[in-house]
Amino acid sequence: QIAIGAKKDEDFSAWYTDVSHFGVVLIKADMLDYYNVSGCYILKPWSYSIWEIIQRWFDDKIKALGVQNAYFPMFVSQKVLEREKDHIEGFSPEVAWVTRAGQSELEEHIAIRPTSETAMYPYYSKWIKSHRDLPLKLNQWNSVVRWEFKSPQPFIRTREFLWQEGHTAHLTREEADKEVLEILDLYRRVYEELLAVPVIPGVKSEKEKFAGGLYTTTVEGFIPTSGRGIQGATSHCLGTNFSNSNMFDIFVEDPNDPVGKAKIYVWQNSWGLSTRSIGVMVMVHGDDQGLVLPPRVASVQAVVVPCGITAKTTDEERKRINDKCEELAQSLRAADIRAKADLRDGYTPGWKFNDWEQKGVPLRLEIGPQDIAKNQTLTVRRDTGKKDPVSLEGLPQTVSALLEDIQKDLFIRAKETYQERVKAITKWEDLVPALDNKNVVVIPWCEREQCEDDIKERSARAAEPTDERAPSAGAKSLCIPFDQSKWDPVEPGKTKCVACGQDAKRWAMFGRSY
Ligand SMILES: O=C(C[C@H]1NCCC[C@H]1O)Cn1cnc2c(c1=O)CCCC2
Ligand SMILES: [Mg+2]
Repeated sequence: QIAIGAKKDEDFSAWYTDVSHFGVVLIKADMLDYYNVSGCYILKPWSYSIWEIIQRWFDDKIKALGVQNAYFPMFVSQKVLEREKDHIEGFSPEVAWVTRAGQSELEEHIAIRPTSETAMYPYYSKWIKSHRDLPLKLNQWNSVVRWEFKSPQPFIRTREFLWQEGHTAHLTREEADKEVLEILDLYRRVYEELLAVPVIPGVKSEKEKFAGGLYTTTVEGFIPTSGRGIQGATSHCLGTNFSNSNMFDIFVEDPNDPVGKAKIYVWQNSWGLSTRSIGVMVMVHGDDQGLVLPPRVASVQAVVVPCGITAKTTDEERKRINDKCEELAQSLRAADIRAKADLRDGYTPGWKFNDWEQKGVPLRLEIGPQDIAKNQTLTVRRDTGKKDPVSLEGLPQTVSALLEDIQKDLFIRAKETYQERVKAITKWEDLVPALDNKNVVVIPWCEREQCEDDIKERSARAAEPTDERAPSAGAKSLCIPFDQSKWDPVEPGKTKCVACGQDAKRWAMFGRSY
């Protein structure tokens, strides 16, 4: 096999990102091209089609929950953006500004939205007057700009990215709490059911939550090759932090107090999933041959390649084989399988095999004269390389079943790896070695922010002169998993925090991360 010029386990950054190698999985799979503004990338059809599949699935689901799509301007005025210091505090270096149009300076600088809370909520205040206007549930499919300074990585960390951002307003906390978890489970399903990527749902620590919110729930992914955790998507309850009278003043009259007209400030949620999810899928499933696409998000699920055609093959024989390939592809498409016959002239079957393997197409069907004679085709799985001759009788059903097996096996394999790499740690001295062995850890934790800072500091890999390995960042808290049942229960007042010895509250996941 013609490898892509970088081995995943040997040089992950070259495999995934490093433009100088150009042997990179994203280029070889024709997913993107680099762009002449740093931190920005062109999403070519091979990756954009993945986003479209995610979009279609998620959009259907939120519409079933009564969410409507809308569109707000990408420009946010300075006074509105900086309405509340602690919402914007710590973020402001990332905000990109429009300061000039043509030759004329703008009086007031205008921000490009880094997220849309402050663009939307003045209008939530204007539109929401009575409890009958609730719940208000709007979503945007758009792009946002964050001028990140950490090194950019395609899909994972880019200065502009596509996402959806949902913003809802509710009369009661109960209704808001319920929706936060409903959306989070849709995010879990996008990862696990579409992208075949396992994630761990949980709640963020006070330090890691969205500063302007009340609490943040998250689905946390894991990249085995780097041993780093990655935030997959977040669903926040904002409480009344954005609706209160100092902020956007979004209230209704208490329906149970028609006379007193007590003000009820609305309970808000906001939730987002971005094209980062595509990068996570590439990193989790890709191999040294390149991209490996889960069938659910593959724009081509099965590629039919004619074989046995040589320079000596007569024109009518070549036509007979090509027609058979096209006929098979059509029969698969008729059964809603995204199939394509690769009838390109001037390329050998081997070249075509390599090309579609680099693009991650889940299944290949090889058809030569002997196969036609035996009314069969040779199926080749991209995930395992397994080859099986199958009858052309009932081919659509056979291929559908194969694609479901591939989808399931990709997920199971990734889930088993993730589970192996989550180490339950009860002694501090075992923590850093576990991280150095490309694991994330779960520990009984006190949940104090000071302790979190200490863990980050104490778990950075020492940059000792003797330590030839690159220094690495310390562990951040990734989430407090909702499912605590996998580990010995924390006994209040008895179980101690692994890092500081104070009373532990729950098991928390920590890890080096993106
Ligand atoms: O964006 C959010 C919260 C929320 N925004 C809407 C979608 C869900 C969720 O991400 C947090 N956040 C992250 N990053 C930034 C900001 C910010 O509010 C504001 C300024 C620039 C950078
Ligand atoms: Mg950020």
